[in-house]
Amino acid sequence: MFLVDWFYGVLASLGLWQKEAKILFLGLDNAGKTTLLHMLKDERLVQHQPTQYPTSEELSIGKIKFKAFDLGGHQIARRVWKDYYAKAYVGLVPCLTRSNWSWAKHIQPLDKTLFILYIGCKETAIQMDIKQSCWAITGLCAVDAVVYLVDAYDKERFAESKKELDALLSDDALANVPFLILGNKIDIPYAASEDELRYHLGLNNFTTGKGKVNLVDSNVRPLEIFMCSIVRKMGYGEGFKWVSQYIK
Ligand SMILES: Nc1nc2c(ncn2[C@@H]2O[C@H](COP(=O)(O)OP(=O)(O)OP(=O)(O)O)[C@@H](O)[C@H]2O)c(=O)[nH]1
Ligand SMILES: [Mg+2]
Repeated sequence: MFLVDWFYGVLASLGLWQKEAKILFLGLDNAGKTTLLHMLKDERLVQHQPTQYPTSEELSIGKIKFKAFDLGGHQIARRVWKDYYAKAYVGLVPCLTRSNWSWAKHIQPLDKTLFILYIGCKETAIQMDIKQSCWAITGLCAVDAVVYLVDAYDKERFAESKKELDALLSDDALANVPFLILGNKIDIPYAASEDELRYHLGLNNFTTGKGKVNLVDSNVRPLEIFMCSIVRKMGYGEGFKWVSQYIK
């Protein structure tokens, strides 16, 4: 019971209570993604090896669901980022065609004649099959938010970090997904300031404002920078609170 209360408290304080959020932790290697995940999970500071394989923490207690995906940041790991945010497709198909849908990742029977289909990253195949089927298939965005970490001390890698961030921001599959940019490691002297980071990431005209900013009718993607130090447990809480207002 103590655990439940404690965990409820952590999520509630981050504004994520009762939200079924799927959140991706992205950013270059060494930015602090795994450190953050474990700090959120059990408030412990653990020294980690560089992440080789994507990991996820699905935390579900009572009504609370919060799934965080920690994808490694090194060059090879970056290639799989897209697999985690490509649109998932959900639709109903007649069971007779089931054999044609072998590429579907997961088919869940609804009743004897209908199935619900869950697919990721198979846009081309879906479009081909749609022609033979009168059933509507809709694309759903696979993630609710991206937390993009940048090592604010490692100024030499800002350009590399910007390049990866730009690729994410211009990807259609993430078109309306809120981005929380965390400038981490501000406990180290001479780490970049928020203004410096905003400038180097080319976000001067793209941040949408802290606090409560209603963007519902504006078609503008919520995006903000929050500076933090995960080891000092500071800064990221404000960021999560900010992003939670945009998670439906
Ligand atoms: N000074 C300082 N170091 C930090 C902070 N957060 C993380 N680190 C250190 O940064 C290093 C990398 O942290 P990780 O969490 O493993 O980084 P990562 O983003 O998961 O890296 P990959 O798994 O390689 O993608 C570790 O040595 C952490 O202890 C922080 O707030 N301040
Ligand atoms: Mg890691």
